[in-house]
Amino acid sequence: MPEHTKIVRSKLYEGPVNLALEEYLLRNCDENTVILYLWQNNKTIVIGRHQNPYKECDVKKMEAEGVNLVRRKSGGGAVYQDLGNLNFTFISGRDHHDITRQYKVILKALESYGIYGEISGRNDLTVDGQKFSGNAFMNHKEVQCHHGTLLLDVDLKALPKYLTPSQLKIKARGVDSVKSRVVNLRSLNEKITTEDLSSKIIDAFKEEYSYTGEIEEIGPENVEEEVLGEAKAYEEWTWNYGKAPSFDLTLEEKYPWGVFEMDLSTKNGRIQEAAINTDCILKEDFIPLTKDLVGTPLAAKDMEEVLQNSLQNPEIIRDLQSLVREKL
Ligand SMILES: Nc1ncnc2c1ncn2[C@@H]1O[C@H](COP(=O)(O)OC(=O)CCCC[C@@H]2CCSS2)[C@@H](O)[C@H]1O
Repeated sequence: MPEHTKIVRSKLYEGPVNLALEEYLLRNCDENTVILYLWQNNKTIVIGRHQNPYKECDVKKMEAEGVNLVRRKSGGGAVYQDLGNLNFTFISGRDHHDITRQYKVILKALESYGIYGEISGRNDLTVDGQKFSGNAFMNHKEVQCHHGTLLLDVDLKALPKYLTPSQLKIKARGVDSVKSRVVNLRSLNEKITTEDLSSKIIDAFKEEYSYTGEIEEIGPENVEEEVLGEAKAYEEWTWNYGKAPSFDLTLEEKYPWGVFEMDLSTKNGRIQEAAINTDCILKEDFIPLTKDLVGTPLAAKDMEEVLQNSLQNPEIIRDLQSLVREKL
């Protein structure tokens, strides 16, 4: 038995803050402790550590429709979450990490609704072959972290809508998500709500780990400054987009002044090389642009500035600025 157990429930709903809180718990957990942490995010796609956001999701549509993007530190694929999704995390010291036991807590909680889930080969929990939970793992020194999602009442239409590549011609490396047939637990038992399931998971955890203590609720009034500071790192463009493995993409469009095609190779979210092909009939020199783009972050606002400074013709500048705004 571990010497210490702890239960933390977040009443904050921003992905970056919740991931920062998870990381804080992980860093400060000693080897004799097991922590259960429950949390929910407002509309967010959480991508895996080694994923390319442009390849996994429609970043433009997400931006336009208020869906956040955040990169986590564990591996695996991209998942969509809204308040119909509940996340659970088990943080455990070296000798107490036991995935089967951790899954057992979740499955036991579901049994009280007459739902008999199964552990599938690839880090999923399923019922009748349909996935309701995706799981991923990471560690900090000797402390292990196992976290998973639970689809209760998520807007399932949002999955194909946002978990689909951006409208970019892109050749990318990195980890691909594995699309599954998914199911909302609510469709199996209408009594299941995130609050009710949270308390069932807490009961199952208490029983499994013989815990009798309190539940620590973290909200805006008591969240540590350190966590809010760390959350900033999860909001950075350089982390969420910039950490994408190297990839190449092509931006192309037909204009009254000619066909424009620009090939970009990127590394750490910045342009490493740019090549332009065009049969432009207007007077313009594109060579300075290919040089000035090197080192620029692959983000519309940075590229718009470079276009403004490197090109002469206002019509071309305007067209290409809207091209990058539209595509990136
Ligand atoms: N919320 C949610 N829950 C379960 N499955 C999902 C979800 N959203 C999408 N999907 C399905 O899973 C695949 C991706 O599966 P894949 O196996 O590639 O990735 C995962 O499962 C990653 C799980 C990460 C868990 C973390 C825990 C705390 S924050 S995120 C996707 O294409 C959809 O078909």
